[in-house]
Amino acid sequence: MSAPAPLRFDAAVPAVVLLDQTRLPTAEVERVCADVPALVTAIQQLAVRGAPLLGIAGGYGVALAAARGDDVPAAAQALATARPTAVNLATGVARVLAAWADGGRTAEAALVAADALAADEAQASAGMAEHGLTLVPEGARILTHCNTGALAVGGTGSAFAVALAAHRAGRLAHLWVDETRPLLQGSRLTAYEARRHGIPHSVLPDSAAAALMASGQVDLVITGADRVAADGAVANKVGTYSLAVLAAHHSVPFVVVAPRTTVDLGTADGAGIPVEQRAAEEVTHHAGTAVAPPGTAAFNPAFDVTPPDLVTALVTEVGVVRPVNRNGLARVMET
Ligand SMILES: CSC[C@@H](O)[C@@H](O)C(=O)COP(=O)(O)O
Repeated sequence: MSAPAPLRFDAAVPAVVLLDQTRLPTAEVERVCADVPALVTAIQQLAVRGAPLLGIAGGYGVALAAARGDDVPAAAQALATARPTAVNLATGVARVLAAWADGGRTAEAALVAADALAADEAQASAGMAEHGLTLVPEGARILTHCNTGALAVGGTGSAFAVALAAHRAGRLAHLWVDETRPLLQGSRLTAYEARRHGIPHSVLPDSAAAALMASGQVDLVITGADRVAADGAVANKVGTYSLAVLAAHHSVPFVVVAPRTTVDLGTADGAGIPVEQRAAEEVTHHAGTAVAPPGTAAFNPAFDVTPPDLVTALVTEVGVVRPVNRNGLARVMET
């Protein structure tokens, strides 16, 4: 059983209606965003998140502004800059804004474009699952990080879609789910999705991945991406780089799964990717309770950047890039 839809546009209100991911897994609660400021806040609080889904949310945000008769370019600007790292947010907003401008500045033109973007991401998810499955050995024990399922991507996800395809093909022995400190997208969201799909899985503290790999219980690491630079450097949820280093040390393939909408040829390399820094409270507090002395400073980047030489392969909806380098990336973007 798949999870409830992560997002829908309700034209009657009008509103973007989210499945509030901050409440999962304990409650499935809808959050109604009836204007763009409410949607921007929801994005910043991670009620809706994950690179491709942020693009879709941003696109529907533009459609919402158009339906309300708001200042659409100003709304688009607020949406595009709500979070900096996932390139899909800005490009999804830009795509729908352009369609609105070219389509006579009508609410309908914006909504049609937002629907098309959502449909394209769902189709890309199916392509990633198909191509990614070719890299999964029989009886695979897969380790993943953060959340890359329908809640983050649309369709059945990116990296998670590959694990799900492997499960459906009878090829997945076990899915290891990093809890993903500090906001626990792995244990709260990936475990929730794995459970609903009947995938055998266990959560582990991020810091246990080294011991797990050393014990020979990981055949493949697969993660998603928030932005892939032109040289193949991958920005993804913080902790991904550690996994890539560990995978190299233990000779385990490290595979990134992302749609082409996450590839940003306009960013030359990993150093050019803006990494979101988030509030210290996400680290110094847990569920509202202090877990560090008052006033303790924190280092809390939401993402890290994995250099391309640590990425065994990049799976996109049109094929697998291997080795991951500028030429391979350029080729897949021309396909
Ligand atoms: C499918 S996006 C890639 C994910 O692995 C991950 O980095 C992600 O979900 C984004 O983080 P988040 O901060 O939850 O928006």
